Amino acid sequence: MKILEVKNLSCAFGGLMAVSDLSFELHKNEILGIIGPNGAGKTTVFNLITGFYLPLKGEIIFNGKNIVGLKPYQITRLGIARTFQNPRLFKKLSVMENVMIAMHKVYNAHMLDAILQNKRYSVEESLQKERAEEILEFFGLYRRKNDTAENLPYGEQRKLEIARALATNPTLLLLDEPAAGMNLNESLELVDLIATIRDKFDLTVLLIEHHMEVVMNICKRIIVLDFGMKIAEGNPEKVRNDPRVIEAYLGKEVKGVIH
Ligand SMILES: Nc1ncnc2c1ncn2[C@@H]1O[C@H](COP(=O)(O)OP(=O)(O)OP(=O)(O)O)[C@@H](O)[C@H]1O
Repeated sequence: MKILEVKNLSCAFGGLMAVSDLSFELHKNEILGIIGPNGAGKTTVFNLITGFYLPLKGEIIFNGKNIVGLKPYQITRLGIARTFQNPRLFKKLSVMENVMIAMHKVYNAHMLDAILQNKRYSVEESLQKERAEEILEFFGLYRRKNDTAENLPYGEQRKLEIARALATNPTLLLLDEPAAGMNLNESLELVDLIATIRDKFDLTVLLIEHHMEVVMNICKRIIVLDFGMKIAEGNPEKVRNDPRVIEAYLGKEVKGVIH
């Protein structure tokens, strides 16, 4: 079943085509990888899907509805969550507060309930707290729930970033280089975690990643971008041996990274 369909998507900055006539599909519970050299347009695709950027042309169909033109908060409420290349945490707040704030993006109680602190508000608040604790437990961060986010080791900050995205109750999760800055062992541990959250939370995942071990391990299908265009698509083996992909990478400093 198709959950996301990107059709002929283009986005330009001045004269630069950051994304050019891009089409791809994402099926329910799939983990699809997006790779490509620096500046290939990967993050721009995320910014387009999540409503941070408006495309020049094209459609983004999520669960049968074209979401182009919707605001980021509306897209979050439809069930798309994302992480950023550099974790965007509230560094001075606690781990728990970070997750609770993310939950308020999809809050059901009205502002008035919050001001009045009425029953609906307190029921909602305690349900959210329970769910936040469950998510933190799952990420091994429960014991850290009262720590300030900036005091977490880097790998745990990255996990908290994913936990915050999950707190909005998504069906589609966009992960932008979740293993950036991690060593190989940490990256492989993250691969397991991503596969587990996909199963536990019934998610579909779109994953941008520079660590080839991560992508090749976890994604059955990968699309490759170069200069905003899709130059290859297929399983890891096919992509790894595609001459256009090899050439795209050989031109850059990441020589040999795909093998
Ligand atoms: N807001 C913006 N204004 C101007 N140019 C932009 C903007 N966002 C992205 N670009 C340009 O669009 C191109 C694609 O950038 P993008 O960040 O999507 O690439 P990327 O594949 O995610 O790269 P990286 O792997 O380095 O993160 C780059 O040339 C970038 O400089």
